[in-house]
Amino acid sequence: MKHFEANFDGLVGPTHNYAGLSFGNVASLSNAALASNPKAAAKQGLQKAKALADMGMVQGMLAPQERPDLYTLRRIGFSGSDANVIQQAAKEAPMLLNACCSASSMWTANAATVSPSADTRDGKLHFTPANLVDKLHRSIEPLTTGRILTATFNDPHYFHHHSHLPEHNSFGDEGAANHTRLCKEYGHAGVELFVYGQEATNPSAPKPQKYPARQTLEASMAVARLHQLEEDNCVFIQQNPDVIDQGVFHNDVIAVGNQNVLFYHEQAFLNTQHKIDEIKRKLDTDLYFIEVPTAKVSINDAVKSYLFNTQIITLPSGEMVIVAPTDCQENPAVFAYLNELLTLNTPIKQVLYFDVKQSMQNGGGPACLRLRVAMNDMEVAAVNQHTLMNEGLFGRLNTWVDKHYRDRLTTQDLADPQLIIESRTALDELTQIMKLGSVYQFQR
Ligand SMILES: N=C(N)NCCC[C@H](NC(=O)CCC(=O)O)C(=O)O
Repeated sequence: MKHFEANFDGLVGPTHNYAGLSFGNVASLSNAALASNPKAAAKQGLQKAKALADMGMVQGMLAPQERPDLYTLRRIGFSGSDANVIQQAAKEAPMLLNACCSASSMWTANAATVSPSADTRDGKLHFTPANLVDKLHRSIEPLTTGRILTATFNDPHYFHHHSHLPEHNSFGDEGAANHTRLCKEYGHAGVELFVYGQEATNPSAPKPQKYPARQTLEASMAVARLHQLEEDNCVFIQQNPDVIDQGVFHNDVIAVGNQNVLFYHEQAFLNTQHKIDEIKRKLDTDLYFIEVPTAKVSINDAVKSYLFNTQIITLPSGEMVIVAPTDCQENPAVFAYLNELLTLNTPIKQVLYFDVKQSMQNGGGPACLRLRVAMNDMEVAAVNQHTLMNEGLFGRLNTWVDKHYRDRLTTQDLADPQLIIESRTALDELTQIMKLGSVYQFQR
């Protein structure tokens, strides 16, 4: 049996915009009110996904969500025709309209936590959609995320889908952005690292003072239980609260792992050495802990460039490659570090740069845009094949984007009722292209 780590990238939705919705996410706040280009955003994402498929990686796409979310707007009291709902909300509560128009489901690292079948007691691949309760605009994602995941990984013989965790701060869950798996080979049982920002039920435990800690230990432990993981295969690590307060709102902004490599900033975690010892005890293989010192890359440079929001992938040749945003090339300290990294005699042999600036301006780098799913060849064959990237899907999705997406969108434009029609027309066609069935509320 062959084993792969597939990446499922989020297709950027037609309402991609900059509304400054994510307190604690520096890029989101500082680019608020900039005009976005949804067409370019979707194309940048497709380019990256296609490039990985061309390198021989298993690459899939996850459909975006229906936005504007009129159901939430109606639930909070806006009424009348669809156009009335939008216009009333724009007038009386523009920030709520903005929240209901975000294309944030594109960051599929936050879609769910995934445990491969090699790790789970029932031998199935487990998915738990993230509840994303910390941010209003993201808290409206999980139900549809569950539907899209089920339509993509649609064989219950192989895939076990859970409901998202209770919608309360005690269970704040941001999915795979706070989860990394280390292993010898993808098909071998690994160690799953769950990184949390705070303990909800222990008021004396450390936590950030300025920005929210979106992930709780309680949520991480619940996911580990649901996914039927053994205690010996899990390590729970607290993120350093000081770096959360400097804009590291998810662990994948400060650390990334792949197979036997953990690449992280010196200040990423609490009790780092103790946790590294626990990982070594639980995973018997040659491990590379690549710790980046503050003296070489400051937290500020890491947050600006997204050095750690890179994908570390293993090519079919066995060589590891870092997929980085072009912003890493533009930051002198980070670029120098990446060039040095290639000389350090680690499994990482190459850095490839991709322009994903439309996403970066909202705080989403290459790693935010993808959900990792380690699978064997039978599981890959059980995936909805119309979601897998190849020449055909790449062509169809580019044509679809050209036909339906605007090339400029401001927050003022979100009040345009025409956007509902454009978005639904596009998504209805997309469900046919990707053979997803009726995953959207407007289709049910
Ligand atoms: N690190 C990972 N895995 N994901 C990045 C998510 C970025 C997202 N930005 C936003 O939601 C901004 C939307 C706006 O401001 O319009 C967030 O903060 O949740």
